[in-house]
Amino acid sequence: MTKAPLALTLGDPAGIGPELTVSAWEILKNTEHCFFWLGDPTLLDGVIPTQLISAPEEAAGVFATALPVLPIYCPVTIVPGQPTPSNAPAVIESIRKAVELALTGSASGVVTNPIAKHILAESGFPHPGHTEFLAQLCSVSGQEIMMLASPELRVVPVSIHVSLQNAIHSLTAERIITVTRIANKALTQDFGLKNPKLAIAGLNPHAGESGLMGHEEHSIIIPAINALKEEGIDAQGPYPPDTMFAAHARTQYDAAICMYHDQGLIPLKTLDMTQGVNITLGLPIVRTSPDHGTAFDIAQPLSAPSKKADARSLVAAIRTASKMAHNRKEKAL
Ligand SMILES: NC(=O)C1=CN([C@@H]2O[C@H](COP(=O)(O)OP(=O)(O)OC[C@H]3O[C@@H](n4cnc5c(N)ncnc54)[C@H](O)[C@@H]3O)[C@@H](O)[C@H]2O)C=CC1
Ligand SMILES: NCC(=O)COP(=O)(O)O
Repeated sequence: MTKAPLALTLGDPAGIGPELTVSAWEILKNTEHCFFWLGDPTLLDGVIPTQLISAPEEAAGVFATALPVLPIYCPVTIVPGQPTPSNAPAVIESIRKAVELALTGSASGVVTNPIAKHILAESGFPHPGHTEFLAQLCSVSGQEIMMLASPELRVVPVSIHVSLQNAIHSLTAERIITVTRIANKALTQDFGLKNPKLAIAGLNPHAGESGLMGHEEHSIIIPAINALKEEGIDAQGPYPPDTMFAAHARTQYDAAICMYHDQGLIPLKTLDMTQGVNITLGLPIVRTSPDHGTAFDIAQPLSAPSKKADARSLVAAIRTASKMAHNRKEKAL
């Protein structure tokens, strides 16, 4: 039986999503990584061949010669680089529909183009990002975990889109244990690793320096590591955050569990902003996205003579989703 296609969302239509979508189709059209776009076909007029479809099952038959498009029309004319909350209904509907298709099995996973969180917020969208919205759509709010993976490094932040102050206040041993368990399961199930090695970061400088520079390592992080070890999970640490991402240190673990968003995302994006993939764990569906944002500063009309947006991260996101869907299907058989 052939695998269902992946659903690629619209993202913010005034960002680089449309250009990335075109590039990704051009790169992948002759591969097994079939996807369809839930977006506005008028954006792509005269740029690449497109084929309107009414159901995902029609995608595989046309993918090699045209980008399959399940149409979702934007209410307002799109000006590259000038996002507007007026197009938020189309952006949101694209995500909602993609999740619905993945939950029913018509799509093998969801790959999201970047959205601008503040533009959606202006339209009344109540979620800080895709991750939280996807969890709600899948009825698993609170279980969503963000992993960013690149060839150099995998990072899993314990908290996601919250202020640094809230991230510290909300840090608990229970949360570290939950996040690490989900990461451990995903590395085994989705990435085929046996007994993944998980490096747990400290929170404070020098991982607290024996309590001299903070107490959270002793009161929260070490108890969590001990509990994880008792469950048989290979969790080590807490490691000083300033050295654990150095080249020699990175060879010692499969993923770093980070105490807040930027502790993990700064090293990951600094090492490689072209091939990183954002993966939402803890959902019943596969979801990936590029690790970068909407890049409004380089968004341009698709008629421009040369492309500015680097599509490698989106292509990596599609390949990763395809592989994860394959691995989950194999495990289910
Ligand atoms: N998964 C998602 O939907 C994400 C969305 N965002 C959103 O994106 C918006 C803009 O965020 P920024 O912090 O400016 O980050 P950004 O990643 O959009 O841009 C940062 C810099 O990198 C460049 N850049 C990013 N992707 C590129 C690509 N594929 N090719 C060439 N250059 C690229 C941009 O031109 C810019 O100079 C925000 O509203 C944020 O919420 C940010 C990260 C992820
Ligand atoms: N920093 C990663 C990011 O903002 C992506 O968030 P999401 O939209 O995937 O939840």
